[in-house]
Amino acid sequence: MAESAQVPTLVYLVTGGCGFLGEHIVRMLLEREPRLRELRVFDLHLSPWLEELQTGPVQVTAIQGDVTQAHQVTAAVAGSHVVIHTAGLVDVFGKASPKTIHQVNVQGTQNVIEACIRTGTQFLIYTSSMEVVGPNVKGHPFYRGNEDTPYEAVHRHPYPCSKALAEQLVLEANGRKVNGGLPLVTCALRPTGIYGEGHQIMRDFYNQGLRFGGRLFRAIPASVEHGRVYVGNVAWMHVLVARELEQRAALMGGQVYFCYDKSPYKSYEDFNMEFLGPCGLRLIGTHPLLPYWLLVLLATLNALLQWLLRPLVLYTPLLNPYTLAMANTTFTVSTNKAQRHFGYKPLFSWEESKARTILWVQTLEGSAR
Ligand SMILES: NC(=O)C1=CN([C@@H]2O[C@H](COP(=O)(O)OP(=O)(O)OC[C@H]3O[C@@H](n4cnc5c(N)ncnc54)[C@H](O)[C@@H]3O)[C@@H](O)[C@H]2O)C=CC1
Ligand SMILES: C[C@H](CCCC(C)(C)O)[C@H]1CC[C@H]2[C@@H]3[C@H](O)CC4=CC(=O)CC[C@]4(C)[C@H]3CC[C@]12C
Repeated sequence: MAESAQVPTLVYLVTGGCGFLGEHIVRMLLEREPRLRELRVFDLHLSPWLEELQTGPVQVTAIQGDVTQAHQVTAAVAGSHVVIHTAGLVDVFGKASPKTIHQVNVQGTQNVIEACIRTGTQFLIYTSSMEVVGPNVKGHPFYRGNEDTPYEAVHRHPYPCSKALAEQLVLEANGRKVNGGLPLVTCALRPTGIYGEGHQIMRDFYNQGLRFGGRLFRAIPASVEHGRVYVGNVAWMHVLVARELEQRAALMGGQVYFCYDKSPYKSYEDFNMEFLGPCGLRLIGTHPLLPYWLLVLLATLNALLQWLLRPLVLYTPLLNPYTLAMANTTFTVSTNKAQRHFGYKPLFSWEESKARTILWVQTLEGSAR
């Protein structure tokens, strides 16, 4: 990568740059990558906030496009030094068909890889997911695991299957020759459950709580721990990897890194209450209010209803067999691989991450504060 202390020279492309995580990556790059000359933001749907970024020193180029369309991807990648591929279809509720999820997450990623090869772009960072590891279909716990912890990663749901396949494509592409003869350098970041400003599922829980008169009802035992990470720290890890990948290609190329920070290990519901509690919601019950077998029955009924109603209406409740299994299985990471390989330290402390997320929840419609 050409580098100069004075003149910014680098061109970055962020796919999915208008999504929840993508927006944080875009803003973080503009704040913390002084070598940036142009930032290309590629997304199926462009957001209005991109307009306000056009006034700074970096040229921000908004590109409306679809990762499943190879020619659109190639045109966007051509001339960029680094690609951060964050675009993806995040669907565990049955909103999209398995085929569409595969097309976007797997074929889309293949298109990004081939575009790098064809156009001579050497550095590719892929936003993978903890879901490529687990929880698996057997509900085995993964307790404080790291990138080398043995775990039977077996999935059936289209989303984790697609993320696992896409990650494999990215890692296998490391070392392939790009146009011009240099080797492609790739790596994959695996966030656990991301939270923070803009998190749609947090918004859904908040609205659900408001509908029930400020109450949420405990469904999962408090002892089931679920890994979470603040969106600002996930974005920061992407920025750091992009910065360090050239110098440390031999060490980082073809590697996977969990995205982690100092967010506390808690159950999914107790963790959400760290933000929803200060915004006026209460979690009712110290133990689950319904027995687990009944939740399984309700989740199965929801899946059946979704299937029956599909010709008429899209029924996509939060509770289905997959989300129940996810929420009910301990999955936490404890690692320092990113710190050892490229000096990652969380940019935001837990206290800051929490304060920022609470401030955001307070701006949501219906908030009493
Ligand atoms: N939200 C989470 O907890 C986690 C997310 N991830 C991964 O992080 C990435 C970003 O996820 P989020 O920001 O949460 O999702 P999001 O849905 O907010 O963002 C995804 C973005 O990709 C764009 N996109 C979707 N299909 C596209 C297509 N065909 N062509 C171009 N753009 C397309 C969407 O318009 C959206 O802006 C995804 O790859 C996801 O798998 C990984 C771990 C956890
Ligand atoms: C929606 C689930 C919680 C509902 C529990 C209920 C119905 C009993 O109240 C969420 C529990 C775990 C979440 C997933 C997890 O954080 C890991 C993820 C990683 C990703 O790459 C995408 C998002 C997600 C699948 C996330 C989705 C919501 C949960 C299933």
